[in-house]
Amino acid sequence: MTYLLALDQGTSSSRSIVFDEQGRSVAQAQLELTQIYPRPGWVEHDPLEIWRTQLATARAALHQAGIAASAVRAVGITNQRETTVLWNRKTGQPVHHAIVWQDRRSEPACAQLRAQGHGAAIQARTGLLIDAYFSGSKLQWLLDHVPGARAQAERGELAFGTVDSWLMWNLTHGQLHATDVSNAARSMLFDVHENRWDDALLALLRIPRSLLPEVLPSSAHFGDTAPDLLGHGIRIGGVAGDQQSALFGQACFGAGMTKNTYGTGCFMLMHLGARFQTSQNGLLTTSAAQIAPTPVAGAGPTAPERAYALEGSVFVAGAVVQWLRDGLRAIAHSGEVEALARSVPDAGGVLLVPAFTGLGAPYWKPDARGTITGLTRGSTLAHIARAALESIAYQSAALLQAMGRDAAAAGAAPVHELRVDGGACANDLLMQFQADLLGIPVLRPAVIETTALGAAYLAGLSSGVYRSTHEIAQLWRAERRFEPSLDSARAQELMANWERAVRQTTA
Ligand SMILES: Nc1ncnc2c1ncn2[C@@H]1O[C@H](COP(=O)(O)OP(=O)(O)O)[C@@H](O)[C@H]1O
Ligand SMILES: O=P(O)(O)OC[C@H](O)CO
Repeated sequence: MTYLLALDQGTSSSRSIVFDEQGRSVAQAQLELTQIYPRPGWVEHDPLEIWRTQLATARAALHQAGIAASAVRAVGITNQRETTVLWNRKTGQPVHHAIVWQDRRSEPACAQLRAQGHGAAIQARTGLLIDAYFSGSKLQWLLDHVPGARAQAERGELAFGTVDSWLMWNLTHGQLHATDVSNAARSMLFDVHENRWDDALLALLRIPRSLLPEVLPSSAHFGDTAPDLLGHGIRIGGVAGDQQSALFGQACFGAGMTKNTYGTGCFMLMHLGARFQTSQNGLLTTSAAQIAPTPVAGAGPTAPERAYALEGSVFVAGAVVQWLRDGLRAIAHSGEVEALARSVPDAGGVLLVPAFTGLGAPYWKPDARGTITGLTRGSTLAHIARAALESIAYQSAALLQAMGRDAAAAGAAPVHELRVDGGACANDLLMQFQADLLGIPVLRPAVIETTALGAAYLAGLSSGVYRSTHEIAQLWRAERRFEPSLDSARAQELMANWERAVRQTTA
């Protein structure tokens, strides 16, 4: 039997999963990661803890699987994206904590870039809207604020990387400084058309080129793990940012195929195929995982096939269930929300907009705050719980509608199904309501660890376990299919009520 090992380094935990070649999970291990909040709006991780926990879970997963490292054909890495690490090339020590993707400290620098009118050019080159979310302005902040960092960087003594690069550096004892296109695409420093770092953007943000990792396709032979770490040198065969990895793990390979991950927030990605398109509806364009085409004898080396996706995120999704639990104390565990919500036939006209931290795509209302509307004397906690669950589906439906408008503008066909994953997709009531609102089937796969699975597939492709994405698509199985059961006029009416409630979140 051939195995693949996926390292999934997420915001809240480090996890490792051993998959067999059929894409079935054989063993997994997970360790929580400390969240560091030095000031309001700042979020950091300790890079040494990231590495330590990731290595420990990889060893534990191999141990649990009862297999030798030599039985693992390749390692795939997937990671929280944008989180920025800067370290010393000689000592391997980070010069500062990692600045996490949620951290807003570089917003003033971004506001300046916007005011200087760089928005349109940056969007055309990188697919991104200028924001502190991306790693470019975080790296600029580190160079400007860590004493001596800029001088050291200019002498070529430092290395920058997102978490994938940091893990590869450590997995190879400092022999490998690399990343993949899907991670590079989240830096606001990368030309996603040419697949290379953009000199003009590097100059604009004053980033020395010597800091940057080499960029490879997402499925490639990146290097080999140092033999002492896992008991055997294993090929690192695949790397992708976690959302693009989930898109891959969901076997969304063609234009229009779409997945939504229901975690703390939601991340929805729609594959665009090889065609780059900027959004007119407040969405991001990002590089999807890219693989080299099947080599043709005598044709020489081939460039990876371009692959792009539209992306939108909902800031508060599963987090609204946590608020019901911790804020309202309506439930003791997240999983109990479904029974509470089912205890009433519908939300009884209650609408809850969880704009706790403003609203993201497609609304972009940073000043919005949460509202509950439609309360009557008969409203109960159960109606509020149901409205909270429904808010996850409404926000996701608004995202998909925005993607649909972009797709239609490009002459593409409407999305015909939605593939789902993430912790909250276990909620049948939520998934059914999602299908009802969207008017298309919602498909929950047999393996919901799609993020890790995507990395395993990427590693398997470059190491000969799979010959093509077609073969991988054959492995995808739905565990449950939620068919829409609401007539479309009623669904439209519900969406119109929702949009009215969204308008009430700001004066
Ligand atoms: N049965 C459920 N119904 C609704 N939400 C749930 C359910 N189970 C878990 N959640 C929510 O899902 C989120 C956890 O999902 P997960 O994919 O682990 O998130 P993340 O990767 O963002 O940490 C939490 O916000 C939790 O409240
Ligand atoms: O680690 P997650 O699952 O919260 O994902 C984080 C995203 O990659 C941020 O862009």
